[in-house]
Amino acid sequence: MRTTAFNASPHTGEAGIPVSPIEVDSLTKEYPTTKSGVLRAVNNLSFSVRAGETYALLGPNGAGKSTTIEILEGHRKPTSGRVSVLGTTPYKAAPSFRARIGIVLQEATDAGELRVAESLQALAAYYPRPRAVDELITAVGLDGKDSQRISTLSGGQRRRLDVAMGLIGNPELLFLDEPTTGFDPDARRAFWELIRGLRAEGTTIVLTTHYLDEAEQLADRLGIITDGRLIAEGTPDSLGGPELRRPRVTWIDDDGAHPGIAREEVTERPAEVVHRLSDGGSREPRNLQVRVPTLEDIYLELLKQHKETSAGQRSHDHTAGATS
Ligand SMILES: Nc1ncnc2c1ncn2[C@@H]1O[C@H](COP(=O)(O)OP(=O)(O)OP(=O)(O)O)[C@@H](O)[C@H]1O
Repeated sequence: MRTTAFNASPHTGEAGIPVSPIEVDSLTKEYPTTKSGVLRAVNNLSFSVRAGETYALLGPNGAGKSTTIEILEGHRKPTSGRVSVLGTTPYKAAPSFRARIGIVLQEATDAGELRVAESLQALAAYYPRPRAVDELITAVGLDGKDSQRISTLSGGQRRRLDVAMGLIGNPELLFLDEPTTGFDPDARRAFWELIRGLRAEGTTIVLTTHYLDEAEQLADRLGIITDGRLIAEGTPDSLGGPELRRPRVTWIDDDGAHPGIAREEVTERPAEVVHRLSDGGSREPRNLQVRVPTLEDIYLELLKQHKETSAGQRSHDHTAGATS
C-alpha cells in the first residue's frame, strides 16, 4: 500500500498509518454496451489527493471524470484497481462514511414541493455535526429565499441550493461535480470565496469543472483525464512544464512580399523579440502582442498532443498488425 504523511490532519488507515484521504491505484471501470462489448470509461487511472488539498479533475466530455467521482463516492463499483477514500473502500463503506463526505452531483435530484430552509433542516438531521442552516443559506447567496419552494428557484439558485446540500453535513471531504454550471459571474466569484473558506478550514475538495479559470482559482493541483487516463498532473503554475509555458509574440507582418501575414514567435525573451521587431522602439508592428499561455491554452495543447500521440500509436499498431 502507498502511504504518505501530510502536515494537515492526516487520516488514519486500517493499520493506523496516515494515508491520503483519496488514493486511486490502477482504477478501471467498464460499462457494458448494447453490442455485447464493453466501454472502458476509466482506464488504469492512478492519483491521490492530500489532506486539505483542493484537487481539480479536468477533461473533455466523456473523459471519465464523473465515473471516477462516482466510484470515489461509493456509488459505483470499480471493474478493477484499488480505491481508498478516508481509509475505506467506498462501495463497501459503512453508513458512517456518508456522514463524512459531501456531494454536489452534476444533476440535482428532484426536490418536490419542499422549501429551501426546510429541505436543508431535513437533511441536517442525518448528520452528527451539521452546519447551521441560516448561515449556510447566506454563504451560498440564497438570503431571503428560505421559505421559497425549491421548484420555483431559478437554475442558478437551484445550483446554489445543491451546493448547500453538499455542505450541510460539514464534510471532511467534499466532491463538487461541475458545481458552478448555470451560475452568473457574480455568483461564481461568491462560490469561489465559499470554497476558499472551506479549504482554509481544512476541507479536502475534489472538483470537476470545464471552467479552466475556476480550476486555476481554486485548485492546488490539477489532473487532466482523457479517454479514462490521466495524461497530465501538476499545480496550476507548473502543469505542462516550461516548454508549453513559453510566451508568444504575435504580430502582423507587413514587410515581406506578401503583407498582412500573421506571425508568431515562441520565446523565453519576449522583450528582445519586441525590441527587434520594433527596430529598438522606433516603429510599431501591426497588432503586436505578447501573450503568456493561459491554463486553457496549456490544457488544449496537452489534449492535442495526447490526440496526436494516440493517433500515431494506433497507426503504428495497425501497421505492425498488418505486417505480423
Ligand atoms: N451508466 C453508464 N453506462 C454506460 N456508459 C456510461 C455510463 N456512464 C457513463 N458512461 C460512458 O462512460 C464515458 C465516461 O463518462 P463520464 O460521465 O464519466 O464522463 P465525464 O468526463 O464526466 O464527462 P462530462 O464532462 O461530459 O460530464 C462516456 O463515454 C459515457 O458515455
